[in-house]
Amino acid sequence: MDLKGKKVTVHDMCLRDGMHPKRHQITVEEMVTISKAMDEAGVPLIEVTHGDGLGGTSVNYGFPAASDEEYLTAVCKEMKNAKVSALLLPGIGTVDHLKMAVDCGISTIRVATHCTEADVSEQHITMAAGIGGLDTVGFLMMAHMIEPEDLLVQLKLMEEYGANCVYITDSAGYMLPDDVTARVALARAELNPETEIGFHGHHNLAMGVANSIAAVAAGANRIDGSMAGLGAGAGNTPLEVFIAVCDRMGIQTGVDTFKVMDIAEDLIVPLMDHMVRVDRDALALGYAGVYSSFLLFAKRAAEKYNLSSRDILLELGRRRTVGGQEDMIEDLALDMAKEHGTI
Ligand SMILES: C[C@H](O)CC(=O)C(=O)O
Ligand SMILES: [Mn+2]
Repeated sequence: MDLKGKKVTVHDMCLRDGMHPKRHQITVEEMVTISKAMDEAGVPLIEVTHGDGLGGTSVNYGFPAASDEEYLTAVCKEMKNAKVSALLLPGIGTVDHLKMAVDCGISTIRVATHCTEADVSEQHITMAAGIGGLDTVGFLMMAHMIEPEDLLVQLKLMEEYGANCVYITDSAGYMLPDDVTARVALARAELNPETEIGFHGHHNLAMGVANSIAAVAAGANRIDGSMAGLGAGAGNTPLEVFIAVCDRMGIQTGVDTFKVMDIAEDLIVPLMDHMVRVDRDALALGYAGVYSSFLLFAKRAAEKYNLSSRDILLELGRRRTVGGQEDMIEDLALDMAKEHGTI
């Protein structure tokens, strides 16, 4: 595979997706220290918000250490070259959150929906695209759940609303490289040539780097990852590893490989409350195609009702649950506990 000379924009997720394994408790000071180090290493784009995006602060999704406004204000003003993005899930985040994030200094907004529900992004994408100079991205989650042709229809909707970049998001870390190739290659062939294509991976089957390279080979030019993989489930594509592989392959990221290795090792690993790795439950997420953010919810429910967290995750996969159904996890555990006589 000759990808020499190809340019890829990497986008770091540890200060947003990494909020999930941290139960949204990364402090403003930690965000500033880490984002300054990434800026210095040449990381071009850094995402900052509650793990579930703008407005995620709630009983359902968890209360963070600081507000999105505090995080964004503190990080944006320290950046010399790096740009800051925010994630927004319509229904959780509102247009007022979007305006607030723009006022704080973000340059990218990523509007995320389940892969079959691009139509709910219309208002937010249209509004964002109307704000001069705002990089507007559509982000389709759980993209393994539908066929490439059906995903294309949804990606086209986001493009029509005004997104200048659209993402294929493997929220469950379920995809294998051929799944990524099929989706990205079809999107690249059918979307407007000027529309950028991104891939967001999770490492639950340890495929994050291989899948991201497959995405680049098929035509993606933005790749998400996070330092030391800090992210939901077994984490995101470990960005320092992806950057080292790109170096070896001659793919240009503009990022200093040794500096990101140091950030991962010296700043991110010590920040972890538990090792973010492919443990039994994270592997079950990838194996069964379950939303990675469900991991800690399932572990908590398993402990409360004396069940196996893997059994809960496998059942969530059988029921084809999707992001936003976090409150079903406890209901399901309660039913399972009654059935198994553990309560
Ligand atoms: C809100 C989710 O954490 C978004 C995401 O990163 C994914 O679907 O993956
Ligand atoms: Mn994610």
